[in-house]
Amino acid sequence: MITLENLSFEKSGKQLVQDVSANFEKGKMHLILGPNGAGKSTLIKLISGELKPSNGTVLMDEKNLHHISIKEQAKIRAVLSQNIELSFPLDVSQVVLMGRFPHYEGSPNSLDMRICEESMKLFRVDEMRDRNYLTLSGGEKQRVQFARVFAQIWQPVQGKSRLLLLDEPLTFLDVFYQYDLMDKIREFMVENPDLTVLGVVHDLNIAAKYSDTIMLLKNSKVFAKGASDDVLNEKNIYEVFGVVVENKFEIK
Ligand SMILES: Nc1ncnc2c1ncn2[C@@H]1O[C@H](COP(=O)(O)OP(=O)(O)OP(=O)(O)O)[C@@H](O)[C@H]1O
Repeated sequence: MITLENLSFEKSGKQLVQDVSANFEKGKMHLILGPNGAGKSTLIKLISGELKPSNGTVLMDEKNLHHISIKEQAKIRAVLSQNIELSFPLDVSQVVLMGRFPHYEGSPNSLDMRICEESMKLFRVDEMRDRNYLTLSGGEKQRVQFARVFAQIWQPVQGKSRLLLLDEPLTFLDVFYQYDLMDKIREFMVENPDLTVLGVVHDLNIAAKYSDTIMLLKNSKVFAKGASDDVLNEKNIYEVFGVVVENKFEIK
């Protein structure tokens, strides 16, 4: 679904992403891990088109991302970035409706409204629909953002596959919601097999439990990539993060 060919990004003479190549298969959850400053967010921004690579190419369904209009991209690809701040007071339902903007001209139709309702219910924010978004807690805001991005990619688009890009989506969430959200993404993927999820996480247990593949980034380069079980081993974790992992604990 997403192919990266020798992707590099340089800023102020510094290589933030160096020569990254990968193939992220459709319908799978691909998680990117690495230490602070390794280049994970920069890589997500290159894949979302927010940044233009200094070298290399991002292919989406074999088409160069930069040959797909922003409007077309927005119908099939949603991005949940770190620290989304709004500086104006919107109700929760209006924030979620922003996810439907790429799908309508003028005003939303009944389908757009129904999708927002369902997405708000899925992420348990429907009861706060009339609350001012700015007054929500960090975790509540994050769940509203989940409802917004899922509203954006809620339905299949004929002849195309959908992509969800997540940059540290679990920040601010308590442990219940971290696992709840990951379960929900997984359940949604079962019913929507054309959806590919590509995300950055920091929690090794979450990564081991939910990912199909892992990419480990270190010093702006790929250190290891492949099936989760192969990549998330003690040796790689030690070499990338400098910590010794003895026991994995799992929350069921
Ligand atoms: N616009 C910029 N100009 C200069 N340096 C930048 C810029 N954006 C990011 N960097 C630097 O590039 C490196 C990679 O940043 P990036 O945000 O991709 O890291 P990350 O792996 O996502 O880190 P974290 O886990 O801390 O979020 C960091 O050292 C960062 O300070």
